[in-house]
Amino acid sequence: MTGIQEQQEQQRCSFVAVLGAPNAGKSTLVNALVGTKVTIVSHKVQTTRSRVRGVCMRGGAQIVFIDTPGIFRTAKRRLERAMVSAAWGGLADADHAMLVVDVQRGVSDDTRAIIERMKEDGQRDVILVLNKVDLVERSTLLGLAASLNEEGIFGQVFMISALKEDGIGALLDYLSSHAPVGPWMFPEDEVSDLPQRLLAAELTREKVFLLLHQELPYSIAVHTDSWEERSDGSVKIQQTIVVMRDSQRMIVLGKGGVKIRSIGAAAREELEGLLERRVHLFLHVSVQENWADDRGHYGEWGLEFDV
Ligand SMILES: Nc1nc2c(ncn2[C@@H]2O[C@H](COP(=O)(O)OP(=O)(O)OP(=O)(O)O)[C@@H](O)[C@H]2O)c(=O)[nH]1
Repeated sequence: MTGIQEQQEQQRCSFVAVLGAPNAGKSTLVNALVGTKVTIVSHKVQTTRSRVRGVCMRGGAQIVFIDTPGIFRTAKRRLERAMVSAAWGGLADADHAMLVVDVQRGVSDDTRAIIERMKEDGQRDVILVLNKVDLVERSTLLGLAASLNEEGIFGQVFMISALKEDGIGALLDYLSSHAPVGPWMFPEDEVSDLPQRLLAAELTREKVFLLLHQELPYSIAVHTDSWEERSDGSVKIQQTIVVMRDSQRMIVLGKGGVKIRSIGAAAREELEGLLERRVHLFLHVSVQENWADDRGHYGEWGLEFDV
């Protein structure tokens, strides 16, 4: 056996689908598990778009978190339907399904819908993550755990506070010790890069929303096109902001480029704080009509188009 084969034999890799109602705390949880801010956390629901949200190494296992979009009960728009479909697609591909429940809200209609769907799918070994334990009394928590246990689909229950990073270690240990043997999806040295690229794109998207929220609908996307480490310790990042119409492009640019400069400055400042080094951020705005109906983008984000 060659050294490489031997190494691959020993590799373990687990795909973990993170499901839960909007605002259950999925993004906060993935951030806590991975150890970096990789997804936007906001009070607005339905902020999650990409599928692979974070990757971490633990006890020799690579754990790939698929941070599913919020499950919408009434998905009318095509993009929303695709997001719902992606959520279930992620579940089918995963080694483990993890259902995050906000214990303060209890079993909402969204959570109920997910549980019923999991039952229909014949899911048995779902990991139940009772989140936001910092917000409720112990008796409420135990009552909820007992009633959810009766659903008969949960193999493990973890009680955590993603925000306070309570109980995260135990959950990671469980995932790592139950990771099946298989090759890592990402080279070890890229594992740390991937969340950064996603993070950089999400940060810019967040700034666009913050600065232009009244003027722009939900129809923008941001891609990190290149990431170049420079010898002086700084990093050069190039990104494309994709909009659907030329009028939106003008809004993002602003008069004389004033808006795009503010967006870039705000994103760069936060990135520099997070990465602890100088960042050269180059933003490009591209019009791609009907990107929400464009198969290419769906593929890039891991969303299924045919829904
Ligand atoms: N008190 C408390 N708040 C939490 C905890 N986990 C998450 N939150 C808060 O709950 C809100 C929603 O968290 P997110 O992580 O954005 O939820 P999400 O499930 O990813 O939401 P979508 O992406 O919209 O589906 C945020 O304001 C978080 O700060 C927790 O353990 N305790």
